[in-house]
Amino acid sequence: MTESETLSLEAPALPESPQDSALAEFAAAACRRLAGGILGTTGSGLRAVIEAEVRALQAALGDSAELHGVAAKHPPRFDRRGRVQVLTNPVMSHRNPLAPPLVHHHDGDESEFRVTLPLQYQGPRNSLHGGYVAVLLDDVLWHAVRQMAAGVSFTRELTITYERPVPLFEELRIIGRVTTIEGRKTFAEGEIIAGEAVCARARGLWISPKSSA
Ligand SMILES: CCCCCCCC(=O)SCCNC(=O)CCNC(=O)[C@H](O)C(C)(C)COP(=O)(O)OP(=O)(O)OC[C@H]1O[C@@H](n2cnc3c(N)ncnc32)[C@H](O)[C@@H]1OP(=O)(O)O
Repeated sequence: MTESETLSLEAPALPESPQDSALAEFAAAACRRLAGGILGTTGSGLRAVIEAEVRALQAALGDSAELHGVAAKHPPRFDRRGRVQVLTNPVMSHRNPLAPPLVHHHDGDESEFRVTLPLQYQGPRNSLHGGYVAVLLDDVLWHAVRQMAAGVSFTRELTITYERPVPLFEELRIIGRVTTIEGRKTFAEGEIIAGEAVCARARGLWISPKSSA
């Protein structure tokens, strides 16, 4: 093996240490808990929530041993051009405090999220904000499309039917599946289910731009 072959086989250095990636996701989780606590408590309860999270963050910053053995779910990566790439997606990324911690599965042409949403997503009392209903469905349908379509597609059209309020504080199944592929166009549909009830439905069209098809 020549020297150049040895060098080309070497893995590139990581864009940050595993401990710092774990710290970033720990901080994001603390932000989520803080958001829920700031909205869900008042007065001395609120002070206790803030104090607990500040302590937890200080401990994590000061003693990285606290995070040893904790693997980040979405550590930054280098892209093909060698730039640091952070997963920012406000539905999926464990590093983005806006994203709820959800579990994601793919099965053939279907994608599914499972999630229990806290107070910061509230629209009507105890129910999910309608705009966020659309965000979740857009994302799960996009993931189903991503599995099936060649190249990256973008949402061109999305229609949501709000059948009944989507509850907070209980597990939701958010499902997307591809129905038809016609060249650059992929049609998909899906729903949000709480218990046995379909709360919202979505159907839409994703198009792969000419350059990426
Ligand atoms: C990490 C990733 C997270 C994922 C997040 C979830 C997904 C998203 O939220 S994506 C962000 C939101 N979406 C966007 O920003 C997209 C904005 N729109 C665009 O960029 C462009 O309109 C784009 C790329 C979708 C399509 O552009 P372009 O390729 O020029 O479309 P265009 O040529 O007009 O249409 C392509 C074909 O679709 C057809 N078409 C367009 N609209 C429709 C429609 N509503 N119904 C049926 N057919 C349609 C056209 O007639 C055309 O057909 P043909 O090829 O036979 O002539």
